[in-house]
Amino acid sequence: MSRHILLINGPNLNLLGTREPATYGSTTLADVESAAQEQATALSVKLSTFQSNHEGAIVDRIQAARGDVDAIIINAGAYTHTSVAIRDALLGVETPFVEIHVSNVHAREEFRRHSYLCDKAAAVICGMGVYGYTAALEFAAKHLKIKARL
Ligand SMILES: O=C(O)[C@]1(O)C=C(c2cccc(Sc3ccccc3)c2)[C@@H](O)[C@H](O)C1
Repeated sequence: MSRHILLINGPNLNLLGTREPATYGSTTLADVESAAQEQATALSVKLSTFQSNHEGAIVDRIQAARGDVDAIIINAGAYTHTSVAIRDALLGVETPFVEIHVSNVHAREEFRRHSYLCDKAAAVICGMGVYGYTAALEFAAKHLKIKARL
């Protein structure tokens, strides 16, 4: 059964790699997505990618994934800590998801330690830098129990 995985990146991650390398590294989002596509090919999965700075656009993309993707990998950025709407959208599409953060959010400001997503995530990855995307894709492709699509 071929698998389709959606990688979503949220606000400011389009600027990844351009500033604060000590926190977020120097790899750009384009590099992350390119490496993920190569990894997806090796894993024989289809990978779709999406990035937006807008909460509603992220909600729309999640809703569009219903019945189309087998798993979602999401770095919601700052919306992790604020967005009930993104939480509700993820619950609504009934698709397993992996929450990923480049930085170790638990070693940063208090407000970054709360996630509206983590208790419903199949897995949470943080602090691994951009390798977290690699780990998330491997997990989603190989280890995540995915419902058979009718
Ligand atoms: O660590 C992450 O991946 C995280 O999701 C990403 C975040 C984030 C915040 C601001 C900018 C960026 S990406 C970036 C980094 C440096 C310069 C410009 C953009 C990510 C935070 O909002 C989150 O708390 C944590």
